[in-house]
Amino acid sequence: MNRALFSLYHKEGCESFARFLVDRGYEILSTGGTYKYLQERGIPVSEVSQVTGFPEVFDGRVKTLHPMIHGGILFRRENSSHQQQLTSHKIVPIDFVVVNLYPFKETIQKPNVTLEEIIEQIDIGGVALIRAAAKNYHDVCIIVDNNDIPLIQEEIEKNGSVSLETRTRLATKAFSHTAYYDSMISTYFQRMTEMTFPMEMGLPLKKISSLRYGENPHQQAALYRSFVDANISTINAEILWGKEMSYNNYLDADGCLDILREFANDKPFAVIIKHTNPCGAAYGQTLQEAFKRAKASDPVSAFGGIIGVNQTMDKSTATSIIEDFFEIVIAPEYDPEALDILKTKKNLRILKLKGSEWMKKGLNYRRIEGGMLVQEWDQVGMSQETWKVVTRTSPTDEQNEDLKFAWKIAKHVKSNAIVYVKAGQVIGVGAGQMSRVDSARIALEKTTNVGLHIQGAVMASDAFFPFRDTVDTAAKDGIVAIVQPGGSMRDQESIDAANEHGIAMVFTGIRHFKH
Ligand SMILES: NC(=O)c1ncn([C@@H]2O[C@H](COP(=O)(O)O)[C@@H](O)[C@H]2O)c1NC=O
Repeated sequence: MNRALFSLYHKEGCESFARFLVDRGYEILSTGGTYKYLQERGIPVSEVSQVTGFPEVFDGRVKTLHPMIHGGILFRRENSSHQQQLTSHKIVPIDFVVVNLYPFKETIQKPNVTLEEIIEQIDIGGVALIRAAAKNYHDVCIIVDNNDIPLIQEEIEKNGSVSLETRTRLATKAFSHTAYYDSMISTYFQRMTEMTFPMEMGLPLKKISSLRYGENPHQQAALYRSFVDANISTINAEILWGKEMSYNNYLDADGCLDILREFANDKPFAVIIKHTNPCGAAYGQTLQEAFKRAKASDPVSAFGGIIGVNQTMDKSTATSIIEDFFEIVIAPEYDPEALDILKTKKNLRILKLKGSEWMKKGLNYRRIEGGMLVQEWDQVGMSQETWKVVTRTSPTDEQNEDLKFAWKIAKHVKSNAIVYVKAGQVIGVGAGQMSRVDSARIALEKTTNVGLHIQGAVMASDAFFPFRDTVDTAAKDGIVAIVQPGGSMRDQESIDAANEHGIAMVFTGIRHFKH
């Protein structure tokens, strides 16, 4: 007789599949709760403890962990010695295993949950059942996802059994499932014990959706969620309107959020992102003014960009936004009227931030072929406490404000990064150049192209100047103050240059390379 073991945390609806199997001559075995559930619904079912001759003990910590169960799953059907042992130990074969696990993920997300409750939701026996059945997929069918049931039923109806091909696919899925489950637990424990770079690790990744394509149309792509953090992130953002987000949209939106993090709880601020770099950013008296000034930073590049604002999107800002084509708008909140205005653009994706915590969680993982680079997020360095004026001239209060602003933006520009800021508005960005001098030149060109005047502006450089040439050029162009990390062997040359030109220079002591 064929036998199926049902052990389910979420039991709803399992009776129809159990009934299907019973009608085809299967015997059903179940753990305590599932047994009760099926019995109450009139399904003939035997309790696991009847098979093991041993009761469930320790509040269910041990239910199925028994040779009568695991032997019935794991013995090799074509092996005569296994068959003999099976008979002599009166072990009954189990051909189907249907399991869903204790809800560890849902438990850690509960408010005020205790560690004790969390630990009790680490499933042991269910995971062992899944792995045993998946290991013996040649003869056993493992089901961890209800979505697979229709196909299995179809195969049984048609052929009287489930094909090896399907069993192999189900085993693959089962191993991924237990790996995901265990990575969730190990990540939780790493966070709890503050173990940042463990010797071994698994990343819990759950697919959220397929994406139309990757960076380019010939690349397939999907979106995965890494952990259950509820802090502010693109993954957690609510998509209120617009077309499906693309792979590049997610990357750009993430870049946009990184900048918004620096300006949370600040004056009205807007930023426009293109290809993960800011092409415009500005403060304003109002959000509308901030947006208009951000667009004026580089109106040509802003076209088709991603807009981020740090305050509730209002009607007037929305009215200005829809004058041009943008891909995405990101805001912490939307006035209903503003939302209606933005929705007149049918392709504009509207993202509302969710959560209250801006700090990034966990570690930053970067895939390289054959491995992964892992580092902490770059979440330091914005405090002016570490800043040191190294020139005879000190920045004025206004210049200091601009330096702070420029430094926050430069941190999020691809290296080599040079940013020019004047009166709380980015007026030039040089991004991702192989030479810092080229970045400075490009930033200047941007400034001149859009008719903004560099005279009186400040400059930020994400890393130190190896030579004095950038300082010389900047001063000649009209830059009045510079912020940079310092740390070059030739720092003194740059300081001398700044002093000769009578401009102010500040060392932050912290570098913000972004590769
Ligand atoms: N301890 C065991 O031997 C054991 N065997 C199966 N389970 C889990 O127990 C749950 C079902 O239990 P019940 O049918 O009693 O409600 C399933 O989520 C299953 O994954 C177990 N529980 C946790 O490890």
